[in-house]
Amino acid sequence: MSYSPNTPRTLAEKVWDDHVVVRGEEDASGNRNPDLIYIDLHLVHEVTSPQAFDGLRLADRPVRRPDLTIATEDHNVPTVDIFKPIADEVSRTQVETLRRNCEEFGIRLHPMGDAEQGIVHVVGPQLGLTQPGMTVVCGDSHTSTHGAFGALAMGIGTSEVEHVLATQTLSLRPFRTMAITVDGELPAGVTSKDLILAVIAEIGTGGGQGYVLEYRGSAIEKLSMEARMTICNMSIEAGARAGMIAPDQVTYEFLRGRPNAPTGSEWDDAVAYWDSLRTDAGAEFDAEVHIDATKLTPFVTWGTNPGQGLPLAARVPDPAEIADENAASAARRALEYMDLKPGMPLRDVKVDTVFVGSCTNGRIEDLRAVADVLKGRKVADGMRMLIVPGSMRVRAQAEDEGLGEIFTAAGADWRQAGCSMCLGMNPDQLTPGERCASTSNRNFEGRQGKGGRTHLVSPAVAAATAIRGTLSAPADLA
Ligand SMILES: CC(C)[C@H](C(=O)O)[C@@H](O)C(=O)O
Ligand code: SF4
Repeated sequence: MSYSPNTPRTLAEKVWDDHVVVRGEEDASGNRNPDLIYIDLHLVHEVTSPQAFDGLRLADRPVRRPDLTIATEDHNVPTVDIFKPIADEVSRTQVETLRRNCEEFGIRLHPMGDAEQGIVHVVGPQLGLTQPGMTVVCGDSHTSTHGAFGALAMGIGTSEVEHVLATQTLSLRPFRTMAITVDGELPAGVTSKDLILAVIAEIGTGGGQGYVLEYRGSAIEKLSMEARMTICNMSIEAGARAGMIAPDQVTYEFLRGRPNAPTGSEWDDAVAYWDSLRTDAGAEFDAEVHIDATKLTPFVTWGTNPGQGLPLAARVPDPAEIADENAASAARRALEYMDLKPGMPLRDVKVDTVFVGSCTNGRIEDLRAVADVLKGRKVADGMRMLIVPGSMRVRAQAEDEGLGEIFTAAGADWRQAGCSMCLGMNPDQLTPGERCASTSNRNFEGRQGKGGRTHLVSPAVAAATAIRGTLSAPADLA
């Protein structure tokens, strides 16, 4: 990446440059040492923070900027009885530890039962805390979500969480930049989830390694903030450090009036700065990928990593026809775990459970898309459908809009906010062999419960699947 403000720079380089506290020196062999970067927003949840706070306590240090730090409870939250104490001891201990730590170190916390509680990556944007040009970190890989605002947002490990708590800075190695340009109009019924699944299938789960991805092009510009967040959220599933989208009017309209957004002349100054963050004409990316949006269709995964995906209209792939030996053996293993036979139409795959939620697709627009499909219909016999809002505010809005009623009338289970079935850290889990169409972001073995089988899908596909009982798009419904 470049360091001269006079040469054309990418969005990511501009945000980085504006946050360098100490520039890393070059060592004798020409390798650059990490830069020390200032952090504007530190999000905290109960899973990756306990040891970080322990470290501070041992060193007798305070949190440097409690005002730039905010915590919420999400991973361990039971999505029924959210107003009661957690029954599971491990989960309860994690949540209680977070509460004690926030109290002791003076950090704002949104606990279970609070109107602003929810998944950390839903809460930040909804409160207007996530803003263009910021550096945002959290001890959580899907922090990349916040890049949708033109923020440089990265997941960090627990020792880095401690470093940020103590100093509000982070030592970071420079990254490479990749442009993912998506031009043309997405066909009707094709969503940003389909787009990002197609991107990951194209570049692979390691394709983004070492890069910050910038999604650009006419298809991206037309997307809502919710849709942009879905895309940036899954950048990490391509192995990337972060994903970003340049801020524009859509971003500003989303932010305007939110509790922590600037107001008055500060808003105007902020917009002027945010406008300057776009990648300069002539800036060079280290890598470029082009996607034709007009060719995309609803996309589903058939395997056990997010890159093992295909159009819904395709058939389960035959490992014997995959040229690359590593990919072929990964496919064989995945098909065995998923209990799928090569050549079977993906539309015939029978599903037991549908999960709508997570920081990928648990926002209001996702719930509206699901309600559009469920309205006036019933979920298939024997089908279990969980609809879990990403935050309590999303839930309240969905209730106001009458979506909750539609969900319940269709036979779905309409829950309180949390990570829920996205991962097996709370009571919402798959049983061994159970097959799930899920709007979340990871389909790893056992991710949603031991032995559970996950197909990643968009909210629209999830809803249609709940009605038909097999992997389906809304267009398949009579
Ligand atoms: C528990 C947490 C550390 C983890 C992450 O980093 O992403 C989780 O949120 C996930 O999605 O797997
Ligand atoms: S919803 Fe899933 S991906 Fe997002 S933070 Fe929670 S566990 Fe991680």
